[in-house]
Amino acid sequence: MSNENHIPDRDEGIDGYVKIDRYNPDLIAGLSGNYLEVLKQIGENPEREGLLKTPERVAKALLYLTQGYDLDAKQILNSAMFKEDYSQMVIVKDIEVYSMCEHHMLPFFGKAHVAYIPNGHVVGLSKIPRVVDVFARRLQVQERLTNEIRDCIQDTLNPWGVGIVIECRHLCMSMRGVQKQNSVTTTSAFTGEFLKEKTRTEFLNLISAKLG
Ligand SMILES: Nc1nc2c(ncn2[C@@H]2O[C@H](COP(=O)(O)OP(=O)(O)OP(=O)(O)O)[C@@H](O)[C@H]2O)c(=O)[nH]1
Ligand SMILES: [Zn+2]
Repeated sequence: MSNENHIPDRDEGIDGYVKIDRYNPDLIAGLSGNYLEVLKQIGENPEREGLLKTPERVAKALLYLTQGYDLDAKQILNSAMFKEDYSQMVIVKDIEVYSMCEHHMLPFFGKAHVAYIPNGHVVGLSKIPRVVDVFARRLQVQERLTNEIRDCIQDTLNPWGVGIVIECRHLCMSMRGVQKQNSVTTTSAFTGEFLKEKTRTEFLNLISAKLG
């Protein structure tokens, strides 16, 4: 297949889960046409060599970055839930987050820390970062992203509680606008046992601890 006509296949998305329809040629052609106009309107010459394929590249990139709309986070969790008699806190920390703010469509990125206390079932560990990606790969605000991850895990796994902390830098606050280069936004969301100070403190201590 020539590179020019290459349409990303499912393995180029959140691996194994992206519906191929997201990259259908009509959609890519429509978006590319719009980006061609954008190039003209910002004062560029879309015919110069370096920009010839840019509208299509941007179209594919945007579809990639918003692939979460096509994915079902609850289905992902349900696909790997196992009965297990373990009722201590499970934490997956330092999960990379890449999302886009819904106000400026500029990236915000950082880390998510996700914990739950199992109530008869555990979930395959990899499914937790996948759930983070499903909600991050959409236009978002950090607060809603945090709550959506919490609610999905609580509703699907029915654990004794869920704790989420997300720390991100927003490019709309650094490369434009208020232009603050070092500010980091922290959001959190809790259910059940994590609403109790003792559990929440244990979680916060464990995510601040360094390995080794
Ligand atoms: N609460 C919240 N606000 C966000 C997030 N991402 C971006 N924003 C803010 O959304 C707000 C939009 O404000 P507006 O005044 O409508 O937009 P603006 O004129 O571009 O604002 P400035 O960024 O201050 O220049 C800004 O304050 C952004 O910092 C987010 O994840 N959560
Ligand atoms: Zn923004």
